[in-house]
Amino acid sequence: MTDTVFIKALDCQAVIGVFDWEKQIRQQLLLDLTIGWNNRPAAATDDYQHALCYDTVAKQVTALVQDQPHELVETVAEKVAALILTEFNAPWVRVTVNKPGAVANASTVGVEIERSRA
Ligand SMILES: Nc1nc2c(c(=O)[nH]1)N=C([C@H](O)[C@@H](O)CO)CN2
Repeated sequence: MTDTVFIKALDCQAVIGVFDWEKQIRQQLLLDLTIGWNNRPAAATDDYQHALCYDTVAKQVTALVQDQPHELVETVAEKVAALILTEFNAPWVRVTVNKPGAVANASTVGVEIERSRA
C-alpha cells in the first residue's frame, strides 16, 4: 500500500540550535511530512472520518515544534515522527526538517528520517 497524505514546507518558527545565541531567538524550520495512509476508505465513502486530516496533523506538529526549545534538528524529526505514529496511528512516516537559515551558502540543510510503527 503506497497511499500517503503529505504536508510540504510546513513553516515553524522555533527555538532551535546548539549555540547560546540561537537559544535567544526563533528561526525558521520548514518541515516536509509524508505519511503512510490508506486513502481508499475515505475516497470510497467520501467521509472525513476515514481521512487523515492534514490540517489537524499540521496544527499538532507546529505546536510540538514551536512550544519547546530544541538543540538539534534530529531531535525535532524524531519527536515529530513519534507524534504522527502514536497520535494518528499512521503505519509509517517520512519527516524532513529543513533549517534554511543555517548555512549561508546553502539554500537549506537538515535531516530526513523514516520511521514505522513497531
Ligand atoms: N546534524 C546537525 N548539524 C548541526 C546542527 C543540527 O541540528 N544537526 N545544528 C547546528 C547549529 O545549530 C547551526 O544550525 C547554527 O547555524 C550545527 N550543525
